[in-house]
Amino acid sequence: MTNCNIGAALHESAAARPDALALVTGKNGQYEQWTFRELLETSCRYANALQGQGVERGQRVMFMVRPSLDFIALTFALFQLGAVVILIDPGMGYRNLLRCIGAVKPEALIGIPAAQLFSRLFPKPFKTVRRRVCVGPSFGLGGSTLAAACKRVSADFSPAVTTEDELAAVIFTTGSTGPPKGVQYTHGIFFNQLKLIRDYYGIGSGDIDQPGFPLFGLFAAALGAAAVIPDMDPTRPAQVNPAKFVRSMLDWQVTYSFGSPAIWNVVSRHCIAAGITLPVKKVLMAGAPVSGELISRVQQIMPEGGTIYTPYGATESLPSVSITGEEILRETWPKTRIGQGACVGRPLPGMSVQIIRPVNGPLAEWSDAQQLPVGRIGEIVVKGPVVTRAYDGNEAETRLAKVRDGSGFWHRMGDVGYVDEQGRLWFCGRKAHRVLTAAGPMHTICCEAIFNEHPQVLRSALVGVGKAGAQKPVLIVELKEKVPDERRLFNELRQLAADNSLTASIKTFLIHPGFPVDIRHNAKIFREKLAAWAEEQYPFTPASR
Ligand SMILES: Nc1ncnc2c1ncn2[C@@H]1O[C@H](COP(=O)(O)OP(=O)(O)OP(=O)(O)O)[C@@H](O)[C@H]1O
Repeated sequence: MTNCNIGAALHESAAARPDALALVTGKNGQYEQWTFRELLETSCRYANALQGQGVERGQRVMFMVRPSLDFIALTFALFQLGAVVILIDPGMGYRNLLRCIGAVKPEALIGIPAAQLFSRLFPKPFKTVRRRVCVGPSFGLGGSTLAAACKRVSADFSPAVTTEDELAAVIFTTGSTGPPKGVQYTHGIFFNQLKLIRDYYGIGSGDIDQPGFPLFGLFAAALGAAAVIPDMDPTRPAQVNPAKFVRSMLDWQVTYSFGSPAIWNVVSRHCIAAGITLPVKKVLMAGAPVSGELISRVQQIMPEGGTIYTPYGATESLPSVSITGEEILRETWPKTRIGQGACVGRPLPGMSVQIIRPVNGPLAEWSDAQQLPVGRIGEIVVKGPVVTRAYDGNEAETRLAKVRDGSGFWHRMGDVGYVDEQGRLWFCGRKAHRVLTAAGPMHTICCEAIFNEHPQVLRSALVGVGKAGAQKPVLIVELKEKVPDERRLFNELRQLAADNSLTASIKTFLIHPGFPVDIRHNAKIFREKLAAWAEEQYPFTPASR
């Protein structure tokens, strides 16, 4: 039997190609690099050191370390031990951060000095912590340092033989429709994700990854690919310094990269202006709809034969559905532009997608769900080997999101969309973002597309004001640059609305100076915040009405 512990995958990568490049970090062209043998030895040393500090199988470990050698080696050390790694985006804001930490009841804290200090300043959610290991100088705050714990430990470690259902990690959702939720990742889920990424996207040994999301650096090592950690703040992808991002890609001849569309927006503009073609053969972008315009820009900076993918999924189920940029440009983007939604492609092998009639409360059994035919918009549900079973310590959210089906279950994505006659899924927006008018629901992605066609509009957001079921739609635009004549713009937007049956009922338009977006991707529009902002604008000015 193979050990499905993701920590065992690093042993396999090191056994297959011990001297191959595994990891690169660095700044401004000054790099440090490690082979698979070195990465494995570091990870095993850390596993022994952590064990010496009392970290053990099943223990919940709050892990707060920036993307680096230590991030990768320690995460693998924890997987090898069979401990449960708690991963939280530090940029999610204090209140959410403290709430999420308290909810997972961490028993150990492994973190950089800033994280240890944070836990002393806000001790309440950390009250369950019994062990601390400081990654860096501890200044008396963080228990033992990792360096001290590593003295005289062996570089051999046998990874725990874990079962498929054994908890490996808790990873938080982005929190774009409410507080972030902790998703339980079992070793089996990671194992199946690796298999899908390897087989479907053809990623493996010999590849060089530059991960835009830190977690994907782990997948690279487990797949036998090298990871080049970009010199960027992962909590601010839209602020990536494109020159640095591009430099390491060129220096290491990176072959694939998975990141938010916000990164690729900045990087593609930079490369086009500088006349740079990147070596990447595969670019994966996800987290929010990707425009045809961005796809063609990224295509321009890739070599002949390169492929863009825009996988669709969620923290609870990744990847679920996929399409290439080529198919989007050739076939689906013209339909997106006229309000038919964003095509996200076909289910990956082993994954199933269904559309059901939207329901507000829980759906206990699959027989309670009403499946909708081809072309009808409803709730998107998915089933398959990468779909997670539960939220951590949150039975109520689990009940709302999972539907039992025999021995399996479906996950409700919290999105709305439809399946076309070719079996492709079209994303029409978040379920919670639907504008519920007296005449029926209006879908954000479909309606906004009509206004995104306006040459002065950077992006738009449809929100509802008033009570659900009697909401009034309000269309908010963010402009590429300030316009001299707002009245004229409003007239043009009104005309666009009137010309399309989807949007004819929209009578109110507002200009917002800069949309609030999520911290992980900097691409998901926080429509809840915009809806509250729109409410505050009452009574609307005559120009916007
Ligand atoms: N390729 C894609 N195209 C369009 N939207 C996408 C794509 N990939 C992901 N998404 C959106 O991202 C969502 C998943 O995001 P994630 O798991 O990061 O957290 P979240 O759902 O935003 O957070 P929360 O559940 O806390 O509100 C999907 O449900 C979908 O709305």
